[in-house]
Amino acid sequence: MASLYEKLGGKPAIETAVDKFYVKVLADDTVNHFFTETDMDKQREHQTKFLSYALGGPNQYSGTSMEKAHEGMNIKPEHFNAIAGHLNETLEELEVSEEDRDQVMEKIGALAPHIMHK
Ligand code: HEM
Repeated sequence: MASLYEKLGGKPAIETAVDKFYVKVLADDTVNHFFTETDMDKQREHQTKFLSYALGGPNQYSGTSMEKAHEGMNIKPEHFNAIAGHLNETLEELEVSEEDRDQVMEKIGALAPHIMHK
């Protein structure tokens, strides 16, 4: 079955999604402080990898690599949920169906224990 990544149009579509997601994350005081030390290029890289993961594209991560990437950040449920919410909204704006969005949220949620409280 085609991944949502392919269904949306692959890499170029992800780039459009990243533009939207990026604006939302950086405008949100709940989470933007996590990124104050991150330069713009790295930030786009994070958002691109994040979205690519969420939509089932290349760059799939193990729980262990996600634990390492978020070590020392002490990400709490409210942070995680804020990021997930921005992702859901971005996909809604791109007219991704609710059914497909639910699947994405499930996939992201499965990583939560590896990302939070590290
Ligand atoms: C399922 C959810 C998430 C995924 C798949 C994900 C993915 C990633 C990846 C792949 C990296 C490593 C980037 C690299 O070094 O190339 C990373 C780093 C990072 N993540 Fe996440 N992330 C998730 C959730 C979050 C959340 C909820 C936050 C904060 C609210 C967050 C903040 C960060 C920050 C600040 C970095 C380091 C960026 C830097 O300074 O280089 N991530 N994430």
